[in-house]
Amino acid sequence: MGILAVQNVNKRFGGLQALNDVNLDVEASTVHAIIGPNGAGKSTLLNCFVGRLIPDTGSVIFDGVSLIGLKPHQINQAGVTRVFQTPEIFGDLTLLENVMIPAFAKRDGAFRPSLWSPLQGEREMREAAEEALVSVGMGAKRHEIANSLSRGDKRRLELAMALVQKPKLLLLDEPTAGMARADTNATIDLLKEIAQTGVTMVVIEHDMHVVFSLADRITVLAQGAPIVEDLPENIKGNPKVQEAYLGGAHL
Ligand SMILES: Nc1ncnc2c1ncn2[C@@H]1O[C@H](COP(=O)(O)OP(=O)(O)OP(=O)(O)O)[C@@H](O)[C@H]1O
Repeated sequence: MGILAVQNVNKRFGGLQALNDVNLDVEASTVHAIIGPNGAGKSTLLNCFVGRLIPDTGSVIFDGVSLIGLKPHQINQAGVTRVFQTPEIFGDLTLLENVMIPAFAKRDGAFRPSLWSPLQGEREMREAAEEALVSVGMGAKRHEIANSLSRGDKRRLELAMALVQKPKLLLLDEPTAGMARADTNATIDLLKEIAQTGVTMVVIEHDMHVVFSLADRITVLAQGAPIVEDLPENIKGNPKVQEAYLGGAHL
């Protein structure tokens, strides 16, 4: 069994079966991509990993812990960190302050600044935040205001905000969406470096250049169900995959 084991997960929205008996096994220290046409259920599945949605049936076990029924912050504290498609940053704060917030949130389960007492362990968190910023190449910008960053740099900042939590499982929702090619390639290199540190990653991505550059294994979802799971080199020519993409995105 992998570090993330998903068994018989179903999720229905009214009359729509968004996830239809999904099984998925993600090996530790690998990059596992989930691809599929629009509306296939990729984001719904990811939401079931982080406590945003509760599956109607089935189990999600991470590192031996059942995630079903846990609150998002409990899942986060278990070692699962999600990076969103659109940066969720605090525009008026500096980069350093932005990165310190998820560091405290991971430790405390929430970020509750107190007016009366200095934040416990602030120096430690500051150092961790600086380290995370350096790891994404933004150490020199740590005192800049987040709103002043380019779109590509905002995505980088979000990665630093994820890395400061030292996740065991990093969930990435279209990490290069809307990026110019140069930023995309820089992000691929950065994610490869992060993968080499042993962090397990699950990546949802439409850009096949990104998928084939990063993934050790690929699961293809179509209409809520996994139709193929294989090594990247076996995915492109697979007729089932070609069929799933007909009329939609292309490989
Ligand atoms: N909260 C919701 N309520 C009702 N229907 C939903 C909800 N969330 C998702 N859906 C529907 O479930 C299906 C799967 O959506 P989901 O966003 O998971 O697909 P996706 O594979 O991530 O698509 P995309 O690649 O376009 O982001 C879609 O038909 C979507 O409209």
